Amino acid sequence: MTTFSFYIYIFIYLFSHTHFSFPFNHKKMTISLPILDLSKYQLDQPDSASSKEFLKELYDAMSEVGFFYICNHGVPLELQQKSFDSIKSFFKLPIEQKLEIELKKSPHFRGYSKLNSETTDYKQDNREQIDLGRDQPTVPIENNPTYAHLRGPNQWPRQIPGFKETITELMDSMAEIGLIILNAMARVLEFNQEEFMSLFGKDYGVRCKLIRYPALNNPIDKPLDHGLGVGPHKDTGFLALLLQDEIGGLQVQAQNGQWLDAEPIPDTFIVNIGEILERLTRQTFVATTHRVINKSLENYADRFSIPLFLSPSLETKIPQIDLNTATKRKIVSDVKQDQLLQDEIYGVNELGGFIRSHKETADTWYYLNQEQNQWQRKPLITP
Ligand SMILES: O=C(O)CCC(=O)C(=O)O
Ligand SMILES: [Fe+2]
Repeated sequence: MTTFSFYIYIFIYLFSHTHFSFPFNHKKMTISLPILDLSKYQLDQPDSASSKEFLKELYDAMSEVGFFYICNHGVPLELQQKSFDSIKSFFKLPIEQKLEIELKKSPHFRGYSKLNSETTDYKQDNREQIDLGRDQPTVPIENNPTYAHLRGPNQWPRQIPGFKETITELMDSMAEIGLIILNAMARVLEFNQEEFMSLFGKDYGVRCKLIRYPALNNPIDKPLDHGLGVGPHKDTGFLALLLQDEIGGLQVQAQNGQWLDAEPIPDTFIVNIGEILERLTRQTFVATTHRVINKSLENYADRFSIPLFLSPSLETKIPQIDLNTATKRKIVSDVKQDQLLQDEIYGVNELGGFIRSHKETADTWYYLNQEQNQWQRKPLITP
């Protein structure tokens, strides 16, 4: 999409939806995903009428599908558009150039994964992507838990001017919004603010993906027939924030197991709950299962999206807190048990997730110590 057509799209959208009844699903007449106005929440005045209204809406959104939109978030449209332009330019590069920053080169699981090289729910995903995180120094192999190697530097493409700056600015802005929502969630859940936020000390985790989903009828990329851009899964972290373009394809599994379309709404972010919040609240709030389907579209229009994942520091032992304000939810999910949170320590889960998804990278840098049933770093081979 060019910048011009992006604005035309927003213009047409706003004129065709006089109020935000979207994404009410007319075909299936099912639950709609709520839209929350983030500007109502005043961080410094959490007891104001406006903040309270936001918190009530947030509680409802978290208790229902656990997936919602936020509008009036403060991230400029220009930055959103510039970010999409940058990632589109990257994915257009010849494959040899994209592979210069291949994920396999990074023990920190940062970099480019080519189409179909990632696995979710035992299937190859129909997407290509760049994985990023906070740019951090590497840690020595000795005397560090294996998951500590998830920290490290990013691999940035050299070909697209301003790529790193634009994407870093977007990631920072999204993380900032994520932290505001986190703060609001802590209030909603009546957690001790300090205790809750201490899970997110200065070393909290930020991970991000820049993704391209080729159309199902794309004659060049020919996605696999199962038609899943990414298979059913729950996000491992605490919450995810997603910027998606106008194509659509993201689907959310409702409490009754039915799949709902999370239709694109211009200038909004989608927020969803991850597994940490599920464990922390003993399943009072459930991480929502979701997937992306590749659509068959005229002109083989590809879909682009940018999810950002916020999580506690890798070392955090995830506590379990009893909430007396809500009841446990029944969980209907297509995700298999062995694909879910397995360990009390957050980093073990995040590492496990990357290892399941990226076998080649995992085998390059890690091995399974059978005796200890633990993944460990292979020693570095010096030439
Ligand atoms: O691209 C999307 O819309 C969602 C991606 C996603 O769920 C993920 O990468 O965890
Ligand atoms: Fe996800």
